[in-house]
Amino acid sequence: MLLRHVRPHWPLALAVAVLLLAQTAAGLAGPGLLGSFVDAVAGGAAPVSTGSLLALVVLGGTAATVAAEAAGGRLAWRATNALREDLLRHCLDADLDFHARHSPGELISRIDGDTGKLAGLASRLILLVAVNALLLTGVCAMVWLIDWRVGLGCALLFASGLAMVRRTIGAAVTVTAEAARLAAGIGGYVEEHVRGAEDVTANGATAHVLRGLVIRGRELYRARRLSALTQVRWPRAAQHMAWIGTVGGLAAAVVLHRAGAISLGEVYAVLAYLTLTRMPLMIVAGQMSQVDEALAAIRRCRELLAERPSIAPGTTPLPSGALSVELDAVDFAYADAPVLRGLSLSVPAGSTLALVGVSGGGKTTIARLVTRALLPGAGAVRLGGVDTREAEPESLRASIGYVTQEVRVMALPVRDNLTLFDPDVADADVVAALEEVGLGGWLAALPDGLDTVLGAAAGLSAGEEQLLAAARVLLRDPGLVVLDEASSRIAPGDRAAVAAAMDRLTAGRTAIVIAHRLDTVAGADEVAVIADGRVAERGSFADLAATGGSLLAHALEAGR
Ligand SMILES: Nc1ncnc2c1ncn2[C@@H]1O[C@H](COP(=O)(O)OP(=O)(O)OP(=O)(O)O)[C@@H](O)[C@H]1O
Repeated sequence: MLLRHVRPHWPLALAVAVLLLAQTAAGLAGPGLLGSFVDAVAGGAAPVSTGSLLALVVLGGTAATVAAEAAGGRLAWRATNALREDLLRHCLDADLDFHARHSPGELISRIDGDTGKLAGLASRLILLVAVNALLLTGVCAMVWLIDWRVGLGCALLFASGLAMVRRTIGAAVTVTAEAARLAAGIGGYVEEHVRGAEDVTANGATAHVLRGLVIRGRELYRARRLSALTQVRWPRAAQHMAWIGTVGGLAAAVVLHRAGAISLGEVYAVLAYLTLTRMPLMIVAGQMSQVDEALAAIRRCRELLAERPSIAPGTTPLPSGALSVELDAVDFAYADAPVLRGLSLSVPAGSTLALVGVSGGGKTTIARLVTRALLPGAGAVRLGGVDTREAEPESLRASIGYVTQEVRVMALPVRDNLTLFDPDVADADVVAALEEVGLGGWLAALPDGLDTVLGAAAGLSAGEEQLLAAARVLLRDPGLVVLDEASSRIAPGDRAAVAAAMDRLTAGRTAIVIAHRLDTVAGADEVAVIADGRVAERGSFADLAATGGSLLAHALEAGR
């Protein structure tokens, strides 16, 4: 996965590879030169040139190490940034099911936490794995050149070491990934309850929330302890192995020297090569926990990216202008809980349909089906004659404006909150949209006009938030608007302004308005009462209200 993000930076990756090779070559040349130096001294010669070459090799090796670390760090940073971008795009494009499975806190921990860990560790990981693999292979080759029997012993020892490392890492990564999952879960839990702090404290649920945190903290502690225990096994085994290798190799070299098979210098070189392998083994062992964390982070990122949306993108663009909407014998269920049963409903292009009905009746579900956040289990939803299963996502986004009850206002300038970063929208259009929804006076009172950062200098009431959302939709000028009225949250004094803005928003477009208060639906062309997953009644507001025994007349009576 990381390799895919490294590929675009291949010149830098190539530089890192060359530097690693130089670093390893310098490391491998050292003991050989040292052996020749010893043999030359033992033979009574003055080994000036060997000594100078040795010094040059050591200096070159150090320079290559520093340069490889710097270049490796930069490469890892670029690759993990690209990965972070991929993860965020994946989450933004994901469907409702995905967001039901993952809380925002968990996703933050994965997009930022896991990639952050990788940015810091990936370079070290690449260097550790690459340098040590090269070094151990090189040591076997060099010792083999001195004497094949000692070389064979080395190769067997390293091969069994490698098998052991693979097993230990496999086990450690699984438990470390589980610990990271639990930590992300705590992130999600805290985020959810901090966001709902007002409700939590108002309902006296603080102690309950804290207890939940303690229970999750305990689970995380157990997982982290298991992960730490798994990690310590490898350093111990590595230490033992390094010592067995050094002592065994030295003993074999001494025996071979006594038998006249190798020189004293070669005995020294074998010892130096084996000592050379102890260092990387110790370093890898010392950084094992971080290596595990990096591998666990990679595994978690891969799992997240592997989650495919349950709604595949279609390819048919929607027609422009006001769109007709048709729900044709639609069945829909969340998991195994049926919500809509054979529901049929049509809204002619340019007209407004108000949906009313008891809470939980399925109105929001209809809105999600129309905006293609969901697909029907059976039947079809058609927009401008195009089945939403076939609809192309870009044209869907351009053709539909959806105002939900909870408007997301970002801590950004008013302009960005309105244009959503589209640089082609002129300031004059933003101001015109705000004036059209009745926020002209509000804008004029802001200290920095369109540059005022919302949330800091300007807080918004629920009514103003809805007006802002209406202005956002006006700027995009879609052919269909779906409004989930937040009338219950809007202060009575703001209701008239919001109703006027919504009227302006629906004029000339097709509109589906989910109305939570019956006094807001009188202006709609038609009203549909949703009950039991079906359309229980449908007609003009005046007709339904005047029909004795109708659900609407009954609800109006009860509301008086
Ligand atoms: N994401 C979801 N997962 C599972 N069940 C859901 C989900 N969203 C809604 N439901 C259930 O589906 C049913 C219909 O919900 P829906 O929100 O569509 O009703 P509604 O008429 O819009 O209600 P309200 O007026 O309270 O907003 C309810 O029983 C609700 O609990």
